[in-house]
Amino acid sequence: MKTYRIATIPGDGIGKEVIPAGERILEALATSENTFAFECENFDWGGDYYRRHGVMMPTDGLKALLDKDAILFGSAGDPHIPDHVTLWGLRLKICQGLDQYANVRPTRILPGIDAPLKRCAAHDLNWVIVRENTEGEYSGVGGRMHQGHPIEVATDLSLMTRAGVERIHRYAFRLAQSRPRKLLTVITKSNAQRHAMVMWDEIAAEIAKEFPDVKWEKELVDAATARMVNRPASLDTIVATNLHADILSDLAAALAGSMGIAPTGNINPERAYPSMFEPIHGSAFDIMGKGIANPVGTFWSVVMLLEHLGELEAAARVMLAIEHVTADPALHTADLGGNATTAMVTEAVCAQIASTAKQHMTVA
Ligand SMILES: NC(=O)c1ccc[n+]([C@@H]2O[C@H](COP(=O)([O-])OP(=O)(O)OC[C@H]3O[C@@H](n4cnc5c(N)ncnc54)[C@H](O)[C@@H]3O)[C@@H](O)[C@H]2O)c1
Ligand SMILES: O=C(O)[C@H](O)[C@@H](O)C(=O)O
Ligand SMILES: [K+]
Ligand SMILES: [Mn+2]
Repeated sequence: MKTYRIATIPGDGIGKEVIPAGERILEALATSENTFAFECENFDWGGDYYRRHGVMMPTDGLKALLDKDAILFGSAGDPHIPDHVTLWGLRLKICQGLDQYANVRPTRILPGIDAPLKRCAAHDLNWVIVRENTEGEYSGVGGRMHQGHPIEVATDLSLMTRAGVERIHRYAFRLAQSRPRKLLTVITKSNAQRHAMVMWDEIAAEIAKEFPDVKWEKELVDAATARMVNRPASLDTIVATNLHADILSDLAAALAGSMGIAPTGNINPERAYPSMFEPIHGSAFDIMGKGIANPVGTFWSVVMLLEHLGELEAAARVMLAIEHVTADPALHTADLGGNATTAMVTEAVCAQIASTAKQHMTVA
């Protein structure tokens, strides 16, 4: 029997609530499948670790992740520690350190979800946003000087490499090609940013030649926000820089019903390093500790993790279990207008996984 080695890193805030819920899904699945098992190792990195050790994770902590088959991550962000310290000290250290350059963010309106756009039917919104995940606005290049003086100055440089842009465009074109509509929208801001974003556009046009069956177009990021709201069905696969895609994917999640539902994979496509799966949301300071966080974003991330491991049938079964549960308004958490708790949703999805396993065995 195959045993997958999974690192779990709950991190901070509601990460500590949704990641144990995600582990419950893995356990329920392994129990019902009997063809594979998971060996989870938990890492207590994050704000509490920072208070004890002065760093979010050990300096050489990446080494402990190298032999894992995948990583399940919660959130970096603590109300008492500056956001740039928590994000850079944990999530970005892992994504950049393990060269997880393709951040893949699917969005759909799941059954039973009352999404906010009145003219948008569920089938009109089915997107995958590909976010460049290692450079651009998140290069960390810049600095501050004359701090506290009237002449204080600060810079954040957005740095793009040809290699980095080529690989993310190639990944996005390949993903678009694998989807039925074979349609890619390249998000840009090359009207205002006249160096790196112009190179971004030029490289998209070059890579497009490798994919003659993919229809592609450019869209300025500001116009893209309006198009997501007004003409959602005109979009399919979208590729954008680190910051543009970060912002567009929160909008996408909200348009599909909630920040609590959206999943992501931080992928190293060459598999030289393990990939990391997480809900796109953060620590949610306003609801942490209350047991009401929506765990669906984490569960959908577990589906992406299973797909990455090649367990496609198990992935599809977990997704069906999630959709069975979202279809029931009595199992909606507060972000969806309901009263359900994280635990109720988790137990319902686990029960559904167990019951489909029985059907599965009866049919076989
Ligand atoms: N990947 C990450 O680690 C990550 C992602 C985003 C934000 N952050 C960090 O998290 C902290 C808080 O950031 P923020 O407030 O901008 O974003 P957030 O995603 O934590 O919260 C935004 C809003 O969405 C709601 N929400 C988010 N997830 C939810 C869920 N699962 N169920 C129900 N409601 C949910 C929150 O209650 C809040 O009202 C900051 O420190 C930020 O840097 C980390
Ligand atoms: O990149 C960011 O801003 C954070 O990682 C977070 O907002 C995310 O989307 O993962
Ligand atoms: K997260
Ligand atoms: Mn974000």
